[in-house]
Amino acid sequence: MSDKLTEIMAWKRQEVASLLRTVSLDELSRLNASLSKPPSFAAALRRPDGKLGVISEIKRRSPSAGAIAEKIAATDQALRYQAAGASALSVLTDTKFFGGTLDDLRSVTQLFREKPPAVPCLRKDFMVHPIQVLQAREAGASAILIIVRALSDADIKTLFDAATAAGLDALFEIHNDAELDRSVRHGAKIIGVNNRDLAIFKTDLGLSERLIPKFPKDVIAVSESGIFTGADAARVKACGAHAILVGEALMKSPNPAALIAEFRAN
Ligand SMILES: O=P(O)(O)OC[C@@H](O)[C@@H](O)c1c[nH]c2ccccc12
Repeated sequence: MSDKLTEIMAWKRQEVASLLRTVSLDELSRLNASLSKPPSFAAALRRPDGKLGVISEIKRRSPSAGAIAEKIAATDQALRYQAAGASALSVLTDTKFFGGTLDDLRSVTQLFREKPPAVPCLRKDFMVHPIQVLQAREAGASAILIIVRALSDADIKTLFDAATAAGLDALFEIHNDAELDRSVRHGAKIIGVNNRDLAIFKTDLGLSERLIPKFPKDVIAVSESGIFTGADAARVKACGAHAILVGEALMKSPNPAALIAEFRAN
């Protein structure tokens, strides 16, 4: 069976190749100091009332689901999520596989600056080089994604250091014990279990149930993918998730506010 993640990563390295130049930590720190501070992604995920944080994703299509909401404007969906009380947004910026753009992220963060509250945004993409971290910061993101399975330890360190220098949080995405150990060794503060195996596209909430109880106490735990109902949310909350990351269900819902309320009902 072909591994989709390997295919995506190969494409991503090709896509980014034309942009490549050295991006130093110093350049990222200077950029960070020159821009207004983005709202904290990490802080938004731990709710004082103990309810689940909901990271609401803007995703037009995906290799696993096909077309989800191809025509939707990122800003329209962002306003719905903001009104619904989403804790944070996840904005897909990969074009080839997910139909998103960096402009989606830029326009959403710009809109939130004009129309508060500014909900923190994750740049959801396949990060391979600090230039993408720089782009994320310039586009107003609060956090980047680090897919542990797809990266060497050297690449993870480079990306995490780049994010930190740029004033961004990093969501470490894992799907097994070895990746959890690697994330902890790198000092990850936010770790998400992807319930979807990106190689074969099956989702299993049991993965969150097996891995989240093993997280160190001070780590913010996120359960990602395959969450559709209040019962799904209750299941991952029961095993210790602070937040969930939901794409398809919210993109397809005629009433995202009601669905987010359902996720938080328990
Ligand atoms: O649409 P879902 O099943 O609610 O999943 C959302 C999110 O977890 C998923 O889009 C995702 C998780 N990790 C990723 C990495 C890249 C792209 C997409 C993803």
